[in-house]
Amino acid sequence: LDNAGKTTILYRVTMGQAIETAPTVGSNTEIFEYKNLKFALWDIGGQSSIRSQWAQYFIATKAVILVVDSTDPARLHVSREELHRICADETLRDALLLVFANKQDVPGAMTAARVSDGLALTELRDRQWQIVPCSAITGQGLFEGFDWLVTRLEKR
Ligand SMILES: Nc1nc2c(ncn2[C@@H]2O[C@H](COP(=O)(O)OP(=O)(O)OP(=O)(O)O)[C@@H](O)[C@H]2O)c(=O)[nH]1
Ligand SMILES: [Mg+2]
Repeated sequence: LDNAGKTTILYRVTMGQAIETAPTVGSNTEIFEYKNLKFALWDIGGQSSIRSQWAQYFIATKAVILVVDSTDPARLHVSREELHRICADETLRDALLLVFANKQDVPGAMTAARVSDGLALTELRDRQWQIVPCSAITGQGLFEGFDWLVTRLEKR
């Protein structure tokens, strides 16, 4: 969803620093070379009015990274609905799912277990998924998430 921290994560991993962002309308793309893999990262705006455009990006997608604002329990059910909706799309049938439970630097942020529950991740059928707590501001957890993707992608 909007305000989750996708763009902040994109530039944190590709530039190594937290930058100031504005809400994304459309997308940002960066190439990210990590552990002998070259990721083409597409960061897509999460505002409700532009969510219908997400499907344009599904073709040839190897992995979906869902970023969740762990300080926003009120909208966790919306994230769940959007996640299960995109997972039902045939184009994404073989895509890996990495969930970042972002903003862990904020006191009182939901734990990854709580986010996992709220997203009903265990209800996803035939999907390889992982959830990783992280902070785009401190950088905590981000490479752990990409490590999981690398391990899974190398097996394919
Ligand atoms: N405290 C904290 N703030 C964060 C973190 N990640 C992002 N933010 C802040 O959250 C706000 C939204 O971040 P963005 O990266 O623009 O969010 P987005 O998911 O790209 O949002 P859309 O482009 O609208 O879909 C910004 O003010 C960020 O600085 C984090 O890990 N911790
Ligand atoms: Mg953005």
